[in-house]
Amino acid sequence: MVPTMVDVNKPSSGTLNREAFSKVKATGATIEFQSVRKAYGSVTALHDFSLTIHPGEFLTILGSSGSGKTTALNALAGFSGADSGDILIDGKSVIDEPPERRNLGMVFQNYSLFPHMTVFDNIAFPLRMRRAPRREINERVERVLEIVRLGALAKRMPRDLSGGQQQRVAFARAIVFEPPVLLMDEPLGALDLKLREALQFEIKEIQHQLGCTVVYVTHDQREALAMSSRIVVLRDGRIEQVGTPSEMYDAPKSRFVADFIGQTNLLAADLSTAGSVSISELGAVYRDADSQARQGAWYASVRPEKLQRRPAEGADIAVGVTVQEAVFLGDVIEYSARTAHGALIHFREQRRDRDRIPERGETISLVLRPSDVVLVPDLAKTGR
Ligand SMILES: Nc1ncnc2c1ncn2[C@@H]1O[C@H](COP(=O)(O)OP(=O)(O)OP(=O)(O)O)[C@@H](O)[C@H]1O
Repeated sequence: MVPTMVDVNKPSSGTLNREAFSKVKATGATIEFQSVRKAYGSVTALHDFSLTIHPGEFLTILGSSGSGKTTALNALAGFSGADSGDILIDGKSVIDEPPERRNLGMVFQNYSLFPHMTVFDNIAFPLRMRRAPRREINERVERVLEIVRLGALAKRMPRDLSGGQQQRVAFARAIVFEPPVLLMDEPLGALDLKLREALQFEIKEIQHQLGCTVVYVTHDQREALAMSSRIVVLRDGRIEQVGTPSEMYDAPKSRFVADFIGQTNLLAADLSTAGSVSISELGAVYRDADSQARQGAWYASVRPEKLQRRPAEGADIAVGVTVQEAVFLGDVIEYSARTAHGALIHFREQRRDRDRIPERGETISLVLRPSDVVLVPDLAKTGR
């Protein structure tokens, strides 16, 4: 059947059918990783990984290539064992259960649809594996097809679908048996930016409506910020920090997290004088009573939007800079500039009507609140 009412090729027409959700519900499970360790020969991919994920949470494992994200997800899915430690789902150890007995929905980057099966049969597959009665299969598949608005394509083969449509079929197949946990490993990695953004919204909506617990893997920090209730940053197989997106952005606990999540200016900070912080590259010294308890190598993390052109007030730090580059992005202008002390810094401002954009070589004065400076240790240098 050729679709006439809905143009399923356009991302915008993939908007979910909200009414269809009322008939599909999954109660999210609690997941506990307890000191999970996994090595491949001499490479320890996961060190002592402990984490509790709450029911209905959207938990993202974020890290660069090789940090251990897929290893953690595969241990939960049951695709690769753990060398030690335990994994509990709703309080029950699943470490010795094969993948099919863990009752998890899964979506991967390469869609992994069965090429010789229609869209309908692909989605029906998990139900057939569970020996669901034919009537129930038909009802459930139709319901999830309604949710992802692909009903018109039920009889197509995967090769006749666009990438975005294939990924919607993969979602439909993952949620059709109403799993308490949905695992996703870079599910949007193969799609272009616009489609990624549309599907990010859809995945969030599906998760919110269904109530299942999601464990999501990505190396894209923007995607992690946009989608997650909490983010775990992995680095070389260890948890660097766990927190909500705003905690990770506003209060990074290490130089690595400050740098990895969002953009920032990282400047060496000298805390050797009790009660004060000196950032020589900004020519700044300010009082900070907490600074004396800190040892080792510290950095000041200054987000680009915290450096502002406005009159200084009270304890504001004044920073004179020479503009190097101004990049016009429509609503926002991003600048790179050199401080009088030689550091290249970045700042960003919202553009108001008719604002004149400072030119290259122009000297301007910026201000910064001491409370907007986040001091972060270099864990690699101070030891963990
Ligand atoms: N089957 C394997 N054999 C040997 N080493 C492996 C194997 N699988 C993973 N590793 C190693 O374990 C470490 C973690 O790999 P993992 O795939 O978990 O990382 P990742 O964060 O998912 O990376 P990516 O984003 O590139 O997929 C890497 O150093 C990787 O080379």
